[in-house]
Amino acid sequence: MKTHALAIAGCGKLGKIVVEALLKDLLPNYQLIGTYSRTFKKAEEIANNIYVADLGYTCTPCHTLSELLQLKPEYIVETSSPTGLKELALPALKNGSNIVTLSIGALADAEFYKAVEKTAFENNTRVHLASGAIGGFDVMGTVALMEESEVTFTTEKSPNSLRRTPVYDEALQTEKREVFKGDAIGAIALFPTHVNVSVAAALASVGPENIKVSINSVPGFVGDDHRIEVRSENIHAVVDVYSKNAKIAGWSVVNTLRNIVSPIVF
Ligand SMILES: NC(=O)C1=CN([C@@H]2O[C@H](COP(=O)(O)OP(=O)(O)OC[C@H]3O[C@@H](n4cnc5c(N)ncnc54)[C@H](O)[C@@H]3O)[C@@H](O)[C@H]2O)C=CC1
Ligand SMILES: O=C([O-])CC(=O)C(=O)O
Repeated sequence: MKTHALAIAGCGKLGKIVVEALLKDLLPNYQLIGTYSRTFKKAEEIANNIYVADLGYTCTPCHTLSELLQLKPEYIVETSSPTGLKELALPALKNGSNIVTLSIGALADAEFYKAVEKTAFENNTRVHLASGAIGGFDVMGTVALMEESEVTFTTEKSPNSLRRTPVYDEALQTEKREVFKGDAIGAIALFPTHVNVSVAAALASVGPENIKVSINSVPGFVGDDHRIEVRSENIHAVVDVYSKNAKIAGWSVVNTLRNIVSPIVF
C-alpha cells in the first residue's frame, strides 16, 4: 500500500481529531511525519502520541513552518487559523505539498485566492477545502454551473460563541438578534475564525460577494446550525447542518484525506 507523508499545521482541537483517526487506523495510507503549531508544546504532544503508538516511523515536532516544509510532506492538514493558512499556503504549495484546510475564510480575499490558485497550478499541487461544519458543495457547485441562482447562508449560534467578537453584549443572553447581515467577505471580516463555512459555501457557489449571509444569536442555543439554501429556476436545495460542537469539522478532514486516496471517489 502506498503511504503518503502527512503533516499537521495547527495542533488544536480539530488537528487532534486527525491524530485520533490515525491512531484508530482510519487513515492507513498516511504517515504523520511532522507537526507544527504556534505553541511548540502542542506539536510535541502530538508527535509523542505517534511515538507512544509505536507505528514504525517517527513524527518530528517543528518549531517553525520552514522546518515543517523541509520534511517535504505530501499533504499538510491546516487546522490553525485563517491567518495561519495565509502564512502557510504559498510556501507549502511551492514546496510540493498539497493542503487540506478548514481555515477557508482566508480565501475570501480574492487576491490571496488567485495567488493560491496560480501557485498550486504551477507546482502541480492542490488545495482541498474540507466540508467542515457544513456539506453539499457538490450540489452548490452543480447548480452554479447550471443556471443563475440565489444562495443564502443562515446561521444560528449561541451568544457565548460570540463573546470576544465586536457584536457581543450581555443582552444577547436573553434576546434573539441578527448580529450580521451581508456577504461572506463582510462576515469573515467581522468574525475572522467563526464563519469559515460561509466562505466555503460561497466559494462552492456564487462567490463571497454574492452570497447572502445572516448570522443570528439565539439565547440558550447550544452548538451551531448552518442552513444553506440555493434557489434557481429549476432547483431548490437546502443543506442544513446542526452540530453540537465543532468535531464534525475535524472528521471532515479525515473524510477528505480518505477520499483523496480512495479508488471510489465521492
Ligand atoms: N470550516 C469549518 O467548518 C470550521 C473551521 N474551523 C477553523 O479550523 C481551524 C482550527 O480550529 P480549532 O482546532 O478549533 O482551533 P484551536 O484554537 O483549537 O487550534 C488551532 C491551533 O493552531 C495554532 N495556531 C493558530 N494560528 C497559528 C499560526 N498562524 N501558525 C501556527 N499555529 C497557529 C493555535 O496555537 C492552536 O494550537 C481554525 O481556522 C478555525 O477557524 C473551525 C470550525 C469549523
Ligand atoms: O460555526 C461553526 O461550526 C463553523 C465555524 O466555526 C467556522 O466556519 O469557522
